[in-house]
Amino acid sequence: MALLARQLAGAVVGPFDLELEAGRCTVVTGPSGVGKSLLLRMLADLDPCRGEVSLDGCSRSSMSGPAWRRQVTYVAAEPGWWADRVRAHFDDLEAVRSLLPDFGLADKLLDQPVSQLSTGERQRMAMVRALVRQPRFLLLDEPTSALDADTTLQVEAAFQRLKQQGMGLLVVTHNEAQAQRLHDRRLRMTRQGLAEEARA
Ligand SMILES: Nc1ncnc2c1ncn2[C@@H]1O[C@H](COP(=O)(O)OP(=O)(O)OP(=O)(O)O)[C@@H](O)[C@H]1O
Repeated sequence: MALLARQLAGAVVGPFDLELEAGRCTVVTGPSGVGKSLLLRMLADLDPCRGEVSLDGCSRSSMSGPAWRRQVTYVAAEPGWWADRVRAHFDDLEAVRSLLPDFGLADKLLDQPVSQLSTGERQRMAMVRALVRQPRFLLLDEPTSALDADTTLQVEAAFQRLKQQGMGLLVVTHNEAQAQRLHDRRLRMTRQGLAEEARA
């Protein structure tokens, strides 16, 4: 299973060529403002773009945006919420409860208003929200930017388990130690484009 992007370009970034594989983690680093978030958003069909994107040979243009995003899911560093209560964002509460411990989240948070969650709890709950829909590729934008060191490691362990289950991960991070821990493959984004970085 592979997610392929060819000549993917937006108004201000690209073109990028990229291939993501199932069960592997690709880490993208690069200076602030260079276009990393835009790359993830274009892959998830959230920002207008040109180029070809396909999943296992099936073109993105052959399916609806929501159908595509179910399989290729973007999680923002500062995710949006559309209801007051956490539990209103979930259909299958049993599936959610089974995921919460992996992310160090307590069941009781489901009964709280989103506004009462800490920034780090919201960040982790957004990952759970994405995972209950069982995407094939998860595009994570600075996924632990609001977390302490121990919780960061806990979340990274969850990423490793997801990989073992066959999920493909694309992680954008400014945390060099995290990039070292997580990557199977590393790419660096500059104004000139995306370039492979050798595994250290
Ligand atoms: N929808 C948009 N239309 C036009 N320009 C945009 C849009 N979204 C972001 N930009 C601009 O594109 C550039 C890249 O933004 P992006 O958020 O992808 O950077 P980034 O590499 O993720 O940065 P950071 O590491 O600071 O999060 C920025 O200059 C930003 O202002």
